[in-house]
Amino acid sequence: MSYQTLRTQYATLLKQFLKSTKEFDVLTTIPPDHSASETLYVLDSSFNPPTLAHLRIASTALQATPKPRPRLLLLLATQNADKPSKPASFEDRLAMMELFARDLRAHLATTPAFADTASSSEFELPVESLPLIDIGVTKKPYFVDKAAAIEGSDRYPVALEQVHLTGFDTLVRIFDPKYYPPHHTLGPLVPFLEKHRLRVTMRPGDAWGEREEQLAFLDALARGDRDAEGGRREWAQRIQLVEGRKPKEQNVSSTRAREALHSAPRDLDWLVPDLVRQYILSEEAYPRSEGGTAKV
Ligand SMILES: Nc1ncnc2c1ncn2[C@@H]1O[C@H](COP(=O)(O)OP(=O)(O)OP(=O)(O)O)[C@@H](O)[C@H]1O
Ligand SMILES: NC(=O)c1ccc[n+]([C@@H]2O[C@H](COP(=O)(O)O)[C@@H](O)[C@H]2O)c1
Repeated sequence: MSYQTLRTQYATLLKQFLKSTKEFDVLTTIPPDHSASETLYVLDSSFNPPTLAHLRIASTALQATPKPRPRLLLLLATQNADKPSKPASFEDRLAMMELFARDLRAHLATTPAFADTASSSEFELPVESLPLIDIGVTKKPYFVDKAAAIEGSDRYPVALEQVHLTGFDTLVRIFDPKYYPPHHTLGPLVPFLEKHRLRVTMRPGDAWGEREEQLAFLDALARGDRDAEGGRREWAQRIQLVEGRKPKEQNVSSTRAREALHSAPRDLDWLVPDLVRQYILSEEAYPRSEGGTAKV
């Protein structure tokens, strides 16, 4: 399928979704298969563009529980909690999400956890053990509402546990009462964390503190330091912190990939997966004039 066809297909599906009263929908499943899973991993992102950090976050989670066959939802919110949606269009991002899904499945097929599939090299066939990947959209910017919209849709069994895959910076924002008017407490997290989980990849660096500081976040929650804001100690059991980049590894982000596109395109090799790289190099999803370096 050409890039143009892929984009047009997503533009049409997105238009239908935005016109509907639905708060969440799945636009595509790769491969098109609807068998049941016990856990739904959810990677919510701006996918602007999808990076190798996103690939690592998703692949390590899926490899940790290869059986029964896990399912992954790549979720794009048409509204962000803080920022306007620029510069890549939503249809470009959805096209890149599909390419990312293919990159991810190709990567997983080479890993020991999914070795039986790797040996068949038929990872595009419906009958195999690689995870199913859904491309979904939601109108909701906050995690508590995204989770409820997924539960309330008829796309998955109601009881399905969701494991939201985030980075540490996003965990901090999920726990910021400023997002929960009118009372500005952590109360709205109660139904979310009673039923679902968070798998959080550490993101050491200036803005969010070093590894030890990030580990201390959960200790503080478990000790009751967030009780006064409506937090609950038992939530620490529902949140798993996992290692991120090693100290000597480069810091990968979508911002960095957008910058590299215009200033150092060879850096895209270690910033984004293959099919995504080919797409952004050929499709001008980030025109220089629109500020490819802008943080969006
Ligand atoms: N290098 C990384 N390490 C850990 N978590 C990451 C990393 N990159 C992205 N994430 C997490 O993936 C999720 C989606 O990321 P998002 O789309 O905001 O990417 P980003 O690279 O931070 O984007 P941008 O640079 O445009 O702000 C967020 O929860 C974010 O914390
Ligand atoms: N309290 C929350 O649930 C909360 C806070 C900030 C961002 N978000 C969401 O996290 C996702 C990632 O955000 P950024 O693209 O700004 O890193 C977006 O979908 C955004 O809307 C949720």
